[in-house]
Order: sequence, then structure tokens, then C-alpha cells
Amino acid sequence: MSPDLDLAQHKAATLIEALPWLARFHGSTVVVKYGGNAMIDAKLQRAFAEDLVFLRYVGIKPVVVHGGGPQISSMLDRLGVDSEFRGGLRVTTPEAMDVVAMVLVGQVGRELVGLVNQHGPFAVGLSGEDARLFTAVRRTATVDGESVDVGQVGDVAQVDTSAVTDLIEAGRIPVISTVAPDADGVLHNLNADTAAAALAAALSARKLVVLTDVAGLYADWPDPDTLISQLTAAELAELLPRLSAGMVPKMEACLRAVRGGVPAAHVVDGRVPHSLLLEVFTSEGLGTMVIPA
Ligand SMILES: Nc1ncnc2c1ncn2[C@@H]1O[C@H](COP(=O)(O)OP(=O)(O)O)[C@@H](O)[C@H]1O
Ligand SMILES: CC(=O)N[C@@H](CCC(=O)OP(=O)(O)O)C(=O)O
Repeated sequence: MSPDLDLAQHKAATLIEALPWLARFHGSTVVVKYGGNAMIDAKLQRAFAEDLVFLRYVGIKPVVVHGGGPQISSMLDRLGVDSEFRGGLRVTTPEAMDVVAMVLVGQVGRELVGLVNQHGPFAVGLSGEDARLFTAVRRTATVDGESVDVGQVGDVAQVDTSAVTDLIEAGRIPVISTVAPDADGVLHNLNADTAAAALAAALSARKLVVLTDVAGLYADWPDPDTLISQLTAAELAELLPRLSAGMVPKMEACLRAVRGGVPAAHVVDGRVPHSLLLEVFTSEGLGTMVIPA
């Protein structure tokens, strides 16, 4: 075979490998938590936007919930507003809340919407306030087994999916920023992993895919030989108390999604270009998968 034909055969094999996954996931909703390096590096950002558009064209319905912790921290620094994390959650004063909302809704969400829409009129940005998508309830953080007040930080008390399903039905890709009012209308800062999990469960999504800046969940971090490729919700629940800060909201989110009826939650490496496509369309999968049992 000539080298050209060889290459063509290789390309065909790659496309054909996707066939069973295309058949399985056609028409399904996939909630993607966008965060980590995939969100900071320009090349990875463009690759992520391409993946979303690819999914949309093959009949999968992506919904994006984005993070932005590093961008919020850098704006708080520039504005001279103090901020610290406790138990993986940002202590959010009313002053910090203004900055969180400004950065997530006005900057990070807009940038992703712009990147996706270079490919067509797909992405529409929403925040938790829009059409009552999320109602927050104030929560505390857990530090050394104690409950600690972290200000205007919320958990998701209620989800009204109608704005998201309207957009999906219109062929759009919802891009969601995670600030939300409580029952009294006071705006709260939601951890994006937590919000993605609540939304995946409320939408009865087929998958939750969480992009981060590490290959997946390590049983014994940072020992590279302890990457976990698959675990059940019960195994994860047992491991959770031993995990350190950054991974806690992420793995709690996977557990919440799976216990909420989502058949699989994945933590994948956002440093790998096209990690979302590779997760959905290849047999090996990527990172760590949490399944119900
Ligand atoms: N058991 C673990 N497995 C993997 N990563 C871990 C673990 N424990 C702590 N980490 C840290 O958690 C980080 C991911 O959390 P975080 O930085 O909050 O992610 P993101 O910005 O994607 O939301 C990893 O880069 C790693 O440094
Ligand atoms: C309560 C809380 O900590 N909220 C997060 C919201 C953004 C987020 O979750 O961003 P990442 O996914 O990039 O970490 C924050 O203020 O940083």
C-alpha cells in the first residue's frame, strides 16, 4: 500500500472506531464541566470549542458549565480584594461576590461563547439567574471535620431546566456561568463542579464529563501509579474523606451526578487536546470513570 493510502486507511479506521459510540450517544445530552488548563491555554480553548461543535453536528447535545477560579483570583488581586479558599470553596464576601459575577458571567462565559460561535450560531450564555435555572441555598465548608462559614457560597437547592431544554431543542449549545440567587434573591457563588453535577442529574444527562488539569483521580496522590480508571459510587464514597481540597468538590460532584441517575461521570485531562472527543468516541476512554455500581 502507498503511504498515502496507508494514511487514508488509518483515518478511516479512526472514524469507524467512533461508530458504536455515535450510535450509542446520538440524541443524548452530555453535560461538560469546562475548567483547568483547557480553559487557560488558547490552543486548548479552540480545540474544546471544536469538540463541542463536533458533538452538536453528530446529534449529541452538549451543555457546558464553566469554571473560572484562576480568572476570579487574578481579578480579585488586581482590584485589591482579599480572597482565600476554605475546604475547596472561596470565602465570598459581598465585595468578592460582585467580582465573581463580573468575571464568570461577563468575561469567562463570553469568551467561550465567542469561540464556539466562530463555527456557527450555536452557543448561548446563561447564568444561574436566567429563567431561575438554579436556586441557591447558602452552605458552609468542611475544614478538619468542622463546618466553617464561607460567606455567599451556595449549593444548588433547585434546578429549573426549562431555559436549557428550550435552547437544546433549538439546536443551541448552552454555556452556563455558576452564580445563582437564593430564595430571597441574594446572589451566591456556586462551585462549578457542584453546579454541573446538579444540572446533569436534573437533565437526566447520559454523561457528566469534568475537564481538569490532571490525568484523573489518583488513589494515592501524587503517586503516578495510582491513577484510577474506573470506580463505583460506593467505592468513591469510601475514598472521599481521604481526598485533598481541589479534588473534593470534583469527586463529590461525580458522586452526586451518578447517585442522581447519570449513568457515568468522567474526570478527564483538559491538558490533552480534544480530550472531550476522545472520551466520548474512543474505546479506551480517558481519565477516571465513576459508575453507579
Ligand atoms: N487524589 C487526587 N487525584 C488527582 N488530583 C488531585 C488529588 N488530590 C489533589 N489533587 C489536585 O487537585 C487538582 C485539581 O483540582 P482543581 O485545581 O481545583 O481543578 P480545576 O481547576 O480543574 O477545577 C489537581 O491538579 C491536583 O493537584
Ligand atoms: C464557591 C467557589 O469556590 N466558587 C468558585 C466558582 C468558580 C469555579 O468553580 O471555578 P473552577 O472550576 O475553575 O474551580 C470560585 O469562586 O472560584
